Amino acid sequence: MTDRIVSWHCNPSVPRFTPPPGAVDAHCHVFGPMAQFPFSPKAKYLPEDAGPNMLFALRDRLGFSRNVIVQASCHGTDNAATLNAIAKSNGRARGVAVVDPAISDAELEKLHEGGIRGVRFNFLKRLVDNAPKDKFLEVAHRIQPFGWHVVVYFEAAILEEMRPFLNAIPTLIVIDHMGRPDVSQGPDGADMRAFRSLLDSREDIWTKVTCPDRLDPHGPPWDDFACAVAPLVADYQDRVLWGTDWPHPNMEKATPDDGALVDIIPRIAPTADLQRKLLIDNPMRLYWPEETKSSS
Ligand SMILES: O=C(O)c1cc(C(=O)O)oc(=O)c1
Repeated sequence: MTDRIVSWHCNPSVPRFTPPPGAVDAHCHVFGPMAQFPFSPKAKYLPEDAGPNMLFALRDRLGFSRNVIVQASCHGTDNAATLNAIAKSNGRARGVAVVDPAISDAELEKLHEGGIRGVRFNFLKRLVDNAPKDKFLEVAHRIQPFGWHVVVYFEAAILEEMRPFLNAIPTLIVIDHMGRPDVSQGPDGADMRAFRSLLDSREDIWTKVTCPDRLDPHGPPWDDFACAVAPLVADYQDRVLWGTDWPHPNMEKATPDDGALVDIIPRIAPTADLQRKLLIDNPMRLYWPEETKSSS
């Protein structure tokens, strides 16, 4: 592995859009710090440290209240860095783990106590060496008693071949970054139509309307993303999540300005009602359900 990379903006702007109080950044990661939490020997990229203090400073700068920290592939199946960040958050972060399918029930229990509420299955060949569907399904069954959900990351090209696997998952499913559609095809393009058909196949498939920087080939201000994604948010408003994706793994050649990313929110969720669902109600139901039960 060569030099460590910096994939985030070093001086992000303060957004013009003010998130509603209690807003959740429901997709972000931490890297290290490496001296305490070494990266996996199988990591496909080696980043500089982007630890909890940096994440919480960004949360405050952007006007968010909470984070959902998704275990990044560079940390493999050792969730210590993610758990460390959650522990340092004063209850303002929860997480999604990546686990070795051989994990014991006692270890799953420990992850739950540490604030983990889901497991991630990653199918991107550039990020992981293998993605054993049969083992993942076993894990999906074993997490059911904890009330966790499954987060799946795949690309649009394999959506159809993913269907039987997704159908067999017994828990709620969240699809990362909408399964990476080509947003330049527009809201009615082939990729968006296929993705909508997947959402229509099960009411408990949710998605993250994230990563304009990864998905919009024309770059900021990400007009193609806004145009393709706004109708999706309106039509599936009770099952969409939003996140920064900070520290933007592998985006070192085009690090997005996090303030500008936040400013896309009112373009994809134009009303206060949609913004509250996207940024508060939906993520709270998944990650802090105990705080929402009394009011529902
Ligand atoms: O597209 C990516 O490179 C990417 C990588 C990771 C990770 O390394 O975990 O997470 C993401 O959400 C996106």
